[in-house]
Amino acid sequence: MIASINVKSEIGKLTTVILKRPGKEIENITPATMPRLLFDDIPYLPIAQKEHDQFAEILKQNGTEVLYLDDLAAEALKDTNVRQKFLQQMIAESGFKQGKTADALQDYLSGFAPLAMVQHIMEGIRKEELPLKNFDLKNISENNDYPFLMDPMPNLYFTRDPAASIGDGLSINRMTFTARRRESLFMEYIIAHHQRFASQRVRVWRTRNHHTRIEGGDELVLNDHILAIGVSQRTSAEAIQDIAGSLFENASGYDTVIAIKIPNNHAMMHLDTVFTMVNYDQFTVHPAILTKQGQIDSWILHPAKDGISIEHHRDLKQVLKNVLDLDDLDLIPTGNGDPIAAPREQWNDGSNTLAIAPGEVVTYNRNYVSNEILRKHGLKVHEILSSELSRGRGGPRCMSMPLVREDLKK
Ligand SMILES: NC(=O)NCCC[C@H](N)C(=O)O
Repeated sequence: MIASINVKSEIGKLTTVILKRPGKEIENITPATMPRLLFDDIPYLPIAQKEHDQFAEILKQNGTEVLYLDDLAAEALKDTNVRQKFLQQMIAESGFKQGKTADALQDYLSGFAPLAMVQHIMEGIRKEELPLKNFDLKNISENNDYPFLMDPMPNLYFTRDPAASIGDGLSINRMTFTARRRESLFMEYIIAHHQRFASQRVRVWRTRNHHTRIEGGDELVLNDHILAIGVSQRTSAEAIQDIAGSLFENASGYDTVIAIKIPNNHAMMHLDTVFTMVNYDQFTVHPAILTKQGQIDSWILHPAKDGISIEHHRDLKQVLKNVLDLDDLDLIPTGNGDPIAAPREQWNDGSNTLAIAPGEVVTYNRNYVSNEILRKHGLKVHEILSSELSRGRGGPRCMSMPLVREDLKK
């Protein structure tokens, strides 16, 4: 039987991936809601879709099976009882645990076929859609002018973040900001109820039912026993220690977690916005995260007799060489390290490459300085169009959730 999840590296040939084509949810962003919904601008949907279709096409041409999040969710929710339970939870997490509005939303959404229901929830539900005129006092008193009862989820096209495949299991993430927290509910239902996964009882290393936060953009699978996880705006040290404990205790094959502390800001929200693995011994790195001496705080976690051992390090190159058992390592600077090109291209995800095979990556075409330097370092680079997709502050790695990669030859 082919494993439904098998990700033992960042670079093994990409076999199966989950994407989400940007939909109407993008059109439901306004200048007033942009900051809260974690966008810096409003992408023009037809062009964003065209760019995204080109991304999917490049993956398919290179032998990757592309699955779409909304299709998977709809297939997982075929059973009426499962669908009702999902709706109840989604509506509760949207702010309506019980009461007239919760009931009206449940009735309204139950009337759609599964795919239309899923897509409609993703797009957001406006007040005017429900026949109900007397909403609960809570809604009337709180924000009467706001048109949405259930907010749109425009960040869904960044499928990387709500869940992350690690080995033959995954973490389903408790996300940091309210704007994204409901997103991982789709993956919870897909893993539990979609035939492709449910029949294999996929292991969940950490569920979304936690208070400490973690997002997939911070979770990098360096090989079949080592992870790097960013301590970042989106992932807390507590969550890293927690998932490390679970991986160490549950025969996951993982015995090393490198926690890397990156700056806490919107441009560098996840580790993969400043650091990605592109080959056995090559990484992209945004120079601004390192001191002039190449230093950054990192901690190596290993299983120990009394729990977990933690060692502090500062030299990133040395740490990676040691754990990966390499004589040398090529850290490729975003924007070729230029003081203007590097921050400009990092802002548009110049460090955020998606490896589709060792030494072969997908990147945004607008980051031409970074793309050229990647080629000079011997990488094969597939460029995708990026004028609209990049406005959501995520690149090709953020827009993809690998489910299966070929194992690397030892
Ligand atoms: N892994 C990533 O860096 N994902 C990009 C997420 C962008 C999205 N607008 C967010 O702020 O969460």
